[in-house]
Amino acid sequence: MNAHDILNNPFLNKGTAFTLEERKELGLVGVLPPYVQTLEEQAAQTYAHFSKKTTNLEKRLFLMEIFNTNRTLFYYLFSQHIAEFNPIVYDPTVATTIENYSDLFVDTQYAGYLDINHPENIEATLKNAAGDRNIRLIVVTDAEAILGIGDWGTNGVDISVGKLMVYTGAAGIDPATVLPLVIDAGTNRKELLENPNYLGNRHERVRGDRYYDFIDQFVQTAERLFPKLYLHWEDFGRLNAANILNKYKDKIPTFNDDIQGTGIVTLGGIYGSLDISGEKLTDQIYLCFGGGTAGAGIASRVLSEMITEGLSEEEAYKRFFMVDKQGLLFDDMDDLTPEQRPFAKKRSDFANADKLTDLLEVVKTVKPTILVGTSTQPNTFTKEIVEAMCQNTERPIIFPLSNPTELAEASAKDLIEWSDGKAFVATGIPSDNVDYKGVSYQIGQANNALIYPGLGLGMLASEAKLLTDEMIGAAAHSLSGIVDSGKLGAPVLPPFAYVAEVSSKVAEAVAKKAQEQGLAQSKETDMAKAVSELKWYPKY
Ligand SMILES: NC(=O)c1ccc[n+]([C@@H]2O[C@H](COP(=O)([O-])OP(=O)(O)OC[C@H]3O[C@@H](n4cnc5c(N)ncnc54)[C@H](O)[C@@H]3O)[C@@H](O)[C@H]2O)c1
Ligand SMILES: O=C(O)C[C@H](O)C(=O)O
Ligand SMILES: [Mn+2]
Repeated sequence: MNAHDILNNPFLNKGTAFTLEERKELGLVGVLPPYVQTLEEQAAQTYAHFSKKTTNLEKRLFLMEIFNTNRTLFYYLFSQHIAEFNPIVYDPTVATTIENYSDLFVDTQYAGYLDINHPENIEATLKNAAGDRNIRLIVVTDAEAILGIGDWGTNGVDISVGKLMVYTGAAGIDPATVLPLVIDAGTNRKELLENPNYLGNRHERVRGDRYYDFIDQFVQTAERLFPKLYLHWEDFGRLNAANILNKYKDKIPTFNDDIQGTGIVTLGGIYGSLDISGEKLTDQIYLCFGGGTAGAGIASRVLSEMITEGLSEEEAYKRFFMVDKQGLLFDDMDDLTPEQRPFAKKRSDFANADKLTDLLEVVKTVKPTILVGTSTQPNTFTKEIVEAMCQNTERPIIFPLSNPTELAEASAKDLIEWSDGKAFVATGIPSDNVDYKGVSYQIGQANNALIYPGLGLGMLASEAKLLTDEMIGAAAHSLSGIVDSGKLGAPVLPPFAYVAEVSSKVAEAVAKKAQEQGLAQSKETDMAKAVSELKWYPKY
């Protein structure tokens, strides 16, 4: 390896922190400025440089330069400034970089690009992208439903890169063991197909057998090449996400973030609210607005929890209502997804059925105490709807979860004001505190990023064979007790600044549950130790 092979490798490069001895040993004499910096000095200098950038996009591009050249320095900075960097590295700014990925392209960031037209290249792609690294965690997307911004083809690779950055920043997953992937199955976005800079396949999305065969070949190959793999699916479309998860979840350690991750964090937020109000989960009425991948995933997690808490399945379903594009879902509709169908109601049970295409009318009719938005439809939780929620219960739970910022069903500030401080609010993107009538309300971020890093750490540390519903339940329960819920204006979920602590708790809870269920394959039997030993720290 010559000097520049080392300096150009972000896993090896320490830049100006290479000591004089290392410079001699590695053939770096004279190719770096003479002063040897410490990691702390590099971080202080880089942070000062970062602070001069004015827009979030510039900030992200600058941080990606650091990421591309020196992973240790990047993660040292990220862990020092986790709450500040999170919205820049990840959601919402990642949405801007995805939309502009092909136009802004400078570096592949060690990602792998799987091409639907070349299944024969799956193995080579995985091997080439992994190099000699021992891959334990893959985040893969086909970018059909990126956040709420839809189909972005090859550009969507940035969501895999971004999710993995959070895995390491939040839970200390060794960055050398991760692999971000995109499956380019085409795109239906005309604007991309017509953009001369677009770097993906220029055809419509491939569907049906050819698509599922490709997915299957990818799974088989990845499992063969990387025997201790945990496979994370991100932002697949509503047609495919649940199908893929259902096909593999009982066979390999795998996870769909939008379905399961969002389910965990939202249930955690609901429990956080009920801890404060002193109410029981089984007394709540749940309304899902936007019953897609995330909406149906969350609803089914909360439903399972009500059953665990003692309701029969039939009693539990009675407490759930789902609104999608058609309005309140009825079982006579022929365009329901398999995930929506169990939540659909009998039209004849509603005298005003024809009016139930309107969310306000639904809220007035079914009287929910919990309203969760995953609709991608901005500003749909109106003042009237919030006031109607307040008629149903003393402290309504209202979570507008659609991302990025422009797509949120409501802002935290409006929800607090319109409910006169009564609503428990958590949002998908980070929200500032809301000061209202002398109370400062801290707004929880119900984003799967709070829990998927810890869940992954627990899966990897325990070497769990599968990710079960019980392990997912354990993850949700482990979120309580971190914030002081007795304080006026307390958030219903731990603030993102606590994500390292949250990740350790979630990881231990998941690993212990895996062990209890006989699914842990790790030689280490003390799960707390397995978790803490697996953690990677950014240092030279
Ligand atoms: N906070 C989080 O952690 C988190 C996690 C996952 C998804 N999300 C957000 O949730 C949103 C949905 O994501 P998804 O992956 O489920 O997408 P999806 O496409 O699977 O689901 C969106 C659903 O909303 C429905 N919808 C569209 N217009 C509607 C309308 N006018 N009224 C009611 N429903 C309508 C669609 O038909 C679809 O069923 C996105 O904005 C995403 O960013 C947030
Ligand atoms: O990526 C996020 O911010 C959360 C979630 O997975 C989403 O799709 O919106
Ligand atoms: Mn997602």
